[in-house]
Order: sequence, then structure tokens, then C-alpha cells
Amino acid sequence: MLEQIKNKLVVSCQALPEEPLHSSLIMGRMALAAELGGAAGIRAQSKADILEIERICSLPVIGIVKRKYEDSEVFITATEFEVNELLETNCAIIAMDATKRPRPNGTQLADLLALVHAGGRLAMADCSTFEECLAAQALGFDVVSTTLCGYTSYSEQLDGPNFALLKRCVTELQVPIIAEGKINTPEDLRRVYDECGVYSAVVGGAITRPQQITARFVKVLEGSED
Ligand SMILES: CC(=O)N[C@H](C=O)[C@@H](O)[C@H](O)[C@H](O)COP(=O)(O)O
Repeated sequence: MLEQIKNKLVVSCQALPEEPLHSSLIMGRMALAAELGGAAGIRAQSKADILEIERICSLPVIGIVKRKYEDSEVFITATEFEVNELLETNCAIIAMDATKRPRPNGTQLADLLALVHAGGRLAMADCSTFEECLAAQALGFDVVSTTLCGYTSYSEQLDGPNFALLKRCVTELQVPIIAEGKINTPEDLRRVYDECGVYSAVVGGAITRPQQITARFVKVLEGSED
């Protein structure tokens, strides 16, 4: 799987229940469209969406399950329950929140990682800071990403990708680094490869969330810069 996505584009096809495209059928078609467009992999949310994507599209999948728990801010593959759901699909990589925030029910990140590996899958760490990326590598994650940069209270809040963080991770870590989050334009994508030297990159909303794409066009008519 890793070789397949190296230096290529992974497209995240996700629509949560509150989003207009929430539907496994639609996410399957999104994934197929991404495949036809030349993507090398898909990132997808929920067992149902992944099973539909696997049915219709031949690209390897990075799987996550987003579920909110009362006692934690962590919602991307937060407990053993979500990992076990993903193990019922053929996703090659299981991604999870690897931030320092406490997980629901006292769940330990190391236990989730062990479960992923016992299931014969690779594990991807969604981090928000350099320290979290470093800790994820030390724990034994196979790939590390900056997915949650800007989404924890203590991480840098930027409108686009955190190029400096990506570059530091690539320079100082040994595991493959995946750029994910806020890659809003083809130019951003070019830069995470050329300037930061990342292993692979995931683009989501800029390709698969039409409400977000529309808003970007509407904004220029309102006279403000994006
Ligand atoms: C923070 C969070 O929940 N991120 C999620 C992680 O799976 C997705 O909602 C993002 O779409 C994905 O990371 C890709 O990022 P962008 O859509 O910015 O290209």
C-alpha cells in the first residue's frame, strides 16, 4: 500500500451525517471519480462507506471511523470498537487520532496500535504538533500525518497546510510523512512535495466537499480573499 501512494495523490471521500452528500453510495462514486482522475488511494470514514468504496473502486483505502464520545475530544478511530469495525473491511491502513489528548474510556493509543497490527494492517497517526508526530513514531506507527494540525486547541491555526511543520517532520523523523489537511489547491499539493519532501499527500474537501468548493467561489464575489 505505501509504495502505491508514494509521491501520489490520495483523495479523502467523507461526508458526515450533517453533510449533504452523506451516503455510502455517493462516497463510492466519489472514490470512483477520484480513481478515474488519477488518484492512487482513498481515505474514507465508516465501515459502510469503505465497504461500498471497496466494491466499486480498486484503489487502496486508508480507513477511519469518526465517532463522538462524551468524555473525550478525540473522535477519529478513538477506541477498540472503531478499530474492530475497520478490521471488518479490507482497508490497508487504519488511521487514528494520535494526539496527546485523553481517549474515551481511558483507551490507550498503544493498545489501538497493537490491535491494528494484530489485524495485519498498517497504522497511520493523525497528529497536530511535531511532538505528537515524534511520539507516534516512537510508539511504532508506520506512517505519520499532520491531519489534526489546527484542529487541537494547542496546535498552530493556519488556513492552509503547515509547510514548516511538514518540513520539520520530514527532516527529523524516519517514518514516511503524509501531508493531510487544508491542501486547498493544486499549488499547495505541489509545495508539500517540492518544499517539504513528504512521502504522500491526502486532499479532501477541495475535491469532495462541494459545499466547501462553492463557498470558495462565492467568497470572491463578496470581495474578500480566500
Ligand atoms: C480534522 C478532521 O476531522 N479531518 C478529517 C480527517 O479525516 C477530514 O474531515 C478531512 O477532510 C481530511 O483530513 C482531509 O483534509 P481536507 O479536507 O482539509 O483536505
